[in-house]
Amino acid sequence: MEIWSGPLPEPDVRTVEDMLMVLMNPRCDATGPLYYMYRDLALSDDDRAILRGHQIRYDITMLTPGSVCGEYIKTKGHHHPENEAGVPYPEVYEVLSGRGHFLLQAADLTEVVLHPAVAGDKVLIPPGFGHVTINPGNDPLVMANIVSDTFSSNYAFFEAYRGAAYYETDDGSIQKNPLYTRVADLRVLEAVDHPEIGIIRKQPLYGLIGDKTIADLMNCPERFTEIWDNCLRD
Ligand SMILES: O=P(O)(O)OC[C@H]1O[C@](O)(CO)[C@@H](O)[C@@H]1O
Repeated sequence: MEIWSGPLPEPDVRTVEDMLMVLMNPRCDATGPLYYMYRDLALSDDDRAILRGHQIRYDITMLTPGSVCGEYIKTKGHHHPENEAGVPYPEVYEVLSGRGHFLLQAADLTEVVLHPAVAGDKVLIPPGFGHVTINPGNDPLVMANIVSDTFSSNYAFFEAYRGAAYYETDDGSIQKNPLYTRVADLRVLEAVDHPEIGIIRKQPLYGLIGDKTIADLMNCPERFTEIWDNCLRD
């Protein structure tokens, strides 16, 4: 992968078959790989020690362009569990190339936000928000993320509700998921910088792996209430 000059492990691959429970059309008869997840990357042994010390992981994911049974290719979608303080772990994404639509939905469904993002943009996933990334473009979407390395993602809600509250179809329209009886309208929000915690367009996410604030943000989100209160404001 051109974007990453370090060692690359074998990716985890999600196929149409893995995604059937979260597709708009559960009887979709397409097959084949949709996206590739290169997890726990480090450019050097020193960087790996830093990542371990900070209890964070750096991943790169490549979503192929196109659609599957009428829906743009997207990630399966998941929630994160709570940390010891009882606050769900957050996450931060960066678009490395291509275009992404990051759909974030509050656990109580009172907020649903779609962040369109292009190369350099960062997207914060606040504690408790389920999230799906959609590739609405004609090119592969390559994105990176930093997240705590202390938990596994939870897919139960998205599997039970057949995906997120809204689907994006390959004519560019948004369709409400009929299994969600009460849910907020979708708000489209620009992805913005958060200079107070070092999350800015011109700073690649990888450059933050040694930053204690980012490690604290990912593992102790209870210390950053102001960030979470403000990050989804219009
Ligand atoms: O787990 P899902 O919903 O398939 O999403 C995959 C994404 O989530 C991550 O596991 C990070 O939370 C990435 O490795 C990957 O981009």
